[in-house]
Amino acid sequence: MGVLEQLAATIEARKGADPETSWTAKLLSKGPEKAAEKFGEEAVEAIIAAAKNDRENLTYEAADVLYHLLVMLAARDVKLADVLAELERREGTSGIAEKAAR
Ligand SMILES: N=c1c2ncn([C@@H]3O[C@H](COP(=O)(O)OP(=O)(O)OP(=O)(O)O)[C@@H](O)[C@H]3O)c2ncn1[C@@H]1O[C@H](COP(=O)(O)O)[C@@H](O)[C@H]1O
Repeated sequence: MGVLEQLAATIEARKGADPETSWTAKLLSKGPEKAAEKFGEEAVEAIIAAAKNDRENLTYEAADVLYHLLVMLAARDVKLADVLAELERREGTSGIAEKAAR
């Protein structure tokens, strides 16, 4: 199991855990809208690091983005496996070709 799959499984297991001891449970208890808002905040922080060419911070913020993306997906019961399957389906199709075919 890859690190993303492992993290997604941990996040899934935190559903219904004690918000006092689990950050994930605390975030999930606030609802899907809050999880989405938090993902947006972390994405903006990553954007700022990228724009500043702060590679060290971008690495850190990208990890925050991935964690909060997984929490947002879990909050809406979207499986990481389905997201990965969608990426797999797109494999080998250039974005240029895909856009031209629309
Ligand atoms: N990968 C992460 C992870 N990345 C970031 N975070 C937390 O996400 C929070 C990010 O919040 P912010 O940076 O916005 O800090 P904040 O204090 O909330 O700031 P404000 O919103 O108040 O401005 C921090 O508390 C981080 O610790 C994470 N918390 C948990 N995980 C993973 O999730 C697992 C389960 O964690 P728990 O649910 O806490 O057991 C852990 O073992 C980790 O593998």
